[in-house]
Amino acid sequence: MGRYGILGRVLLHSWSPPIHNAFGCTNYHILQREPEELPALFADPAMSGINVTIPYKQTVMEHCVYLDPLAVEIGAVNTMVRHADGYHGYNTDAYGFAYMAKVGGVGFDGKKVVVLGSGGSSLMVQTVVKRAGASSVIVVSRGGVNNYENLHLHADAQVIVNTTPLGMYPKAGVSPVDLTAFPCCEGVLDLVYNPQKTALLLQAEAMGIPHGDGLPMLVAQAKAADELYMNCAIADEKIDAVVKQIRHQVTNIVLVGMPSSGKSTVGDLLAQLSARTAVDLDQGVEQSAGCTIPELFAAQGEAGFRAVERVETMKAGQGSGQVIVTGGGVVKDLRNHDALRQNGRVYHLVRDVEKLSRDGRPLSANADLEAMWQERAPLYAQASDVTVDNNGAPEETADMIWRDFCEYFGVERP
Ligand SMILES: Nc1ncnc2c1ncn2[C@@H]1O[C@H](COP(=O)(O)OP(=O)(O)OP(=O)(O)O)[C@@H](O)[C@H]1O
Ligand SMILES: O=C(O)C1=C[C@@H](O)[C@@H](O)[C@H](O)C1
Ligand SMILES: [Mg+2]
Repeated sequence: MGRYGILGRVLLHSWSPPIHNAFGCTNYHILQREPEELPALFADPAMSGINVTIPYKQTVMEHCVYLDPLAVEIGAVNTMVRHADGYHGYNTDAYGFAYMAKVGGVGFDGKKVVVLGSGGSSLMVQTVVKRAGASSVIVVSRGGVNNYENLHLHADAQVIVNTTPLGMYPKAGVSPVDLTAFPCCEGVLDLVYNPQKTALLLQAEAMGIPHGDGLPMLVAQAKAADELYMNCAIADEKIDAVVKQIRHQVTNIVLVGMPSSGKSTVGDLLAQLSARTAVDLDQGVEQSAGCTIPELFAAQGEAGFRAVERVETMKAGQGSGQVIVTGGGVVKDLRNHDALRQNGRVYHLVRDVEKLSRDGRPLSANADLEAMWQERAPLYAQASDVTVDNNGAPEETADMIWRDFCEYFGVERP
């Protein structure tokens, strides 16, 4: 097999190599290059094909001897295939975006579409959306005629597409727009894929609006590139399988529950089962505060503790592929629910109240644990995707969670 790769200037974040490997393109590498290094790369006879990302999608067009009409219309190339006469340039992002919209259940025909952002991916989205029959396409940008100060002019938008990096790791939790300002909105698409649920998509989910994240686009554009590289057809079903495989790898397993319900115990067992790292938010709080949790409570009260806990929750919540063990009261701050769900499947551990220990737990020490359970049970239910009984052996609980997690993503238990 020839040599392939993803070309960009800063590529620490790229998930492309494992995705292309999954489609059978196994000799696939990260090609991080400065602009002056590009001619040598294009002259390298070992290379058979190159994917291109920021900031080179326009630059590479002049290095192609043939440009596909769609790439010309969009004004960007993300896939270069080497032929006898030189590189041929294509744009498979458009296919990827159309696929993402389809699986998100969002259509454009006859719709008023607002596209947030005016960069390269915005041009691609505009092309796809117009070709799909949008009745009007409004581009919103900070310095444009349509901007974030006069969004009310487009309150009748039916579809909103975010092409800006707002909400992306490591600055997750912020949203470019508030969806309550768009009462006609019936579809929201966010090109960001890390975290999988940006603040914008979490709001769409809460409002019951059909929505989709950028991971299916990333995987679909890679599939279309591999079809060109390997000159073969790959079934669309394979895209969904690869998306699930990646979601399984990167989604956090999050444990919530009453103090002493077994989160740390089951979390450690799960970390072993799944070969993941367990991140304990209480330990994070102690490290960041430089004292134990009882000391922090004594010095700053519950509010002081919750403030540090909130920061730790935001930090861990946007990480990937971890087991996250929370403190019992994390669900009391409703903002933490989104922070844990943006990249996580959340499990609520339930253990009979009379079995809960109070040792070393400042809020449990003198508390009526039954009353605490009554107060918090609805919050745990609201924050979690699955409830798990932890009255049996903790090994069984860990096993149940790992089984559910693998089944949910349709992946065979590794
Ligand atoms: N399924 C179980 N069977 C028997 N004992 C258990 C089980 N799960 C947890 N325990 C025991 O209960 C106690 C509390 O467990 P653990 O410290 O894991 O709870 P936690 O939810 O992490 O508590 P906290 O909220 O205070 O961090 C420990 O002594 C642990 O060994
Ligand atoms: O981050 C990545 O690996 C990529 C992102 C998009 O620009 C794609 O167009 C490119 O092929 C790969
Ligand atoms: Mg614990």
